[in-house]
Amino acid sequence: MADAVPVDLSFARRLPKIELHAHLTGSISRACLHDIWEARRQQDPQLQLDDPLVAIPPDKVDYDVQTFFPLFSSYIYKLCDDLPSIALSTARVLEDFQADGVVYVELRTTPRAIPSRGITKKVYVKTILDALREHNDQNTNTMRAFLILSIDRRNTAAQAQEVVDLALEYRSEGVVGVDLCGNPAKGDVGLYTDAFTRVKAAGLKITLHFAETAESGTDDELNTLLSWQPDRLGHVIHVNSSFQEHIKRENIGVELCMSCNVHAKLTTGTFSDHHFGFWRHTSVPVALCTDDVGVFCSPLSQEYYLAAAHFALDRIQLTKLAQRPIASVFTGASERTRLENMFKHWSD
Ligand SMILES: CNc1ncnc2c1ncn2[C@@H]1O[C@H](COP(=O)(O)O)[C@@H](O)[C@H]1O
Repeated sequence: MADAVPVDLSFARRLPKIELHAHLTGSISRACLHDIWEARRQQDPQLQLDDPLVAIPPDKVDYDVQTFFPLFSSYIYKLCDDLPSIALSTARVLEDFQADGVVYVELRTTPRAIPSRGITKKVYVKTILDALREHNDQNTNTMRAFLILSIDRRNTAAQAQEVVDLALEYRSEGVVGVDLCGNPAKGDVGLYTDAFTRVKAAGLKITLHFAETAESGTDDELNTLLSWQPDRLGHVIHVNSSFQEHIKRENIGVELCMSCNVHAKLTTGTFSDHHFGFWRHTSVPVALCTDDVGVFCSPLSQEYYLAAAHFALDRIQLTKLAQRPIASVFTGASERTRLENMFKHWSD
């Protein structure tokens, strides 16, 4: 492995990678959505939904805060609203990560009830955990998958507690933490203090979408979020130096999603202006992540390639970067050791 050899996409694909911030429904490829649509249309020729290849054009990645969130509520959730679609899309998302050289993934999803199909939030979570177990049980799969349950900023305090109930009920089956996600323009995060206090007290891990927009980056909101003692923070865009210092002091892991941030215009400028350029020089665990590869169409290998291309990283530096998330995985010692050994024995 010579550092003089520049990083190319094929090296970035071979590199073992750890994915810590991937929303399940946002990670479904357009090809998979199309297959689901075909199957649904065969069952019901009157299906009132456009072909995903028309509704979400293959080259379109410029979804911003206004257009991104409705994509789920007005389209993808309607298409994937039965158990076969949820199971198939989960399996395909896992296959896609595995094929991209990902060796560890913590997928996250918001428990969804679909009363018209008799699907409760519990059934939804169990269906996904079954797909994860099936993946993990295959010896030929080098990637191990775990689940984080998300509280959405539109949830009530009672709905947030329901997510915590599910996380606790299924912690022995692969649920490793609880997330706060959703449209940063919505909601009052103070509603969830009791829910996240319970998560912490139970010893489950916490990750939070943090300062994604200026609106959700007020001192008040960030102080509330930090009071829950999160283990990791996602995006971390609109943070002033005092919050940066707090994150460094507490050694909180940061999940950075470059393509999402650039395409959705959450950050200004382009890739080389991304705050990865700041965090990479700190000692906190940094994880490059895809966020929603189905929407922004940049697999994790490409995120590593973009980091190398825009921040002049050679192969040795990129390999070191790929190991930084190990310190902030939510699964504990045995997975950490597996990942450390994997890198120890990896040579290109
Ligand atoms: C731009 N970055 C983001 N910021 C905040 N929330 C996001 C997100 N990307 C995705 N989600 C959240 O994840 C849900 C889809 O996956 P699940 O149905 O949970 O699997 C979206 O509805 C949104 O609430």
